[in-house]
Amino acid sequence: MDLGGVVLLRLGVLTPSRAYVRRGLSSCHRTTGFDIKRSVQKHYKSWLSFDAAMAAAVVTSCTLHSYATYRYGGRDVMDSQIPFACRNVRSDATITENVTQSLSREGIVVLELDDAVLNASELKSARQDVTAARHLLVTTGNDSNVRQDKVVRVNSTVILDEEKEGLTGVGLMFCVDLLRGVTHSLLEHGYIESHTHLVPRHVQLAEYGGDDGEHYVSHLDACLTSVWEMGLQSYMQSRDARGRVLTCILYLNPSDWDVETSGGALSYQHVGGADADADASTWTSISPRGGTMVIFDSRRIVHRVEPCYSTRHALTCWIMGQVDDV
Ligand SMILES: O=C(O)CCC(=O)C(=O)O
Ligand SMILES: [Fe+2]
Repeated sequence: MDLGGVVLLRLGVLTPSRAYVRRGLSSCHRTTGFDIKRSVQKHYKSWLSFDAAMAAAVVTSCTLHSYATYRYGGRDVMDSQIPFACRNVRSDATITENVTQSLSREGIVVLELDDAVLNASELKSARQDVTAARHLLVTTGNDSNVRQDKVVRVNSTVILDEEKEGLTGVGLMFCVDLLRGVTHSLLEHGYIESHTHLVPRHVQLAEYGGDDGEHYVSHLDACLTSVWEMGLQSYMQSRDARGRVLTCILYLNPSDWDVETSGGALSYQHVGGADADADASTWTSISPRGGTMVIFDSRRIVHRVEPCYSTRHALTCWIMGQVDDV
């Protein structure tokens, strides 16, 4: 729910005014997809009056929102699931104990062609779906000097873009489910770098056009800056990024992607490493070949997308969770 929605709901409780409550509830529905009023009325219709249902809805939504903001800092939490609910056979087959240990030790792990994350026909089918979904891609709200990709949020049944909706194909759905299953597989093998995880229903499909050296400058996926340093407005805007603990990327490019000619490598180093201007040798590069999966600690791995000279597609799932700071 956006800040305006929370304020309206809270004003509604205090006044109480049906207009405030209605606007707050519809804002909540728009931003989280959760229709509180409808679900309260549906379940308690027989004995609750409209006002009582409204009051219950307001209290529930304020509590959920405050909890989500406090606990995970993000809107995505309202539309998430526990890892167990997202378990996936292919994730379980590819995320082994060794993979989990490498991730814990290095903060990043790469699964390539030999690890059989996707076979050739699965990659082909996902790529066809990506082509069909390209008209839904939109530029992000970020500064265009920072990143030049276009994105759309997809889940395993629909592609969402504020205005337009369309069905995804089975190829893309398979990849979404695979990415969403990773957390459960890691936990099964004892991953403990973070805990109390939640898996968003939506993952991001991103396209770097490849015409003009499109890239993404070096950054951390988790936002670790305090409200005092960044100001209230930026803090609220960064809420999705504040709860991130793991980044899981699946590349949907041709399996013979060549970084020499197409660029587009994912380069990374650990937090505290040399900065972006330093010698390139302090950065490690990963080729975004189709079927390659990269999992990394969103709070520890600084990364960037090198300029792209061919169209480049990546599907990314950000897992939310808690970290015990020492
Ligand atoms: O596509 C990639 O390799 C990484 C993209 C990225 O860093 C991001 O979207 O945050
Ligand atoms: Fe990133």
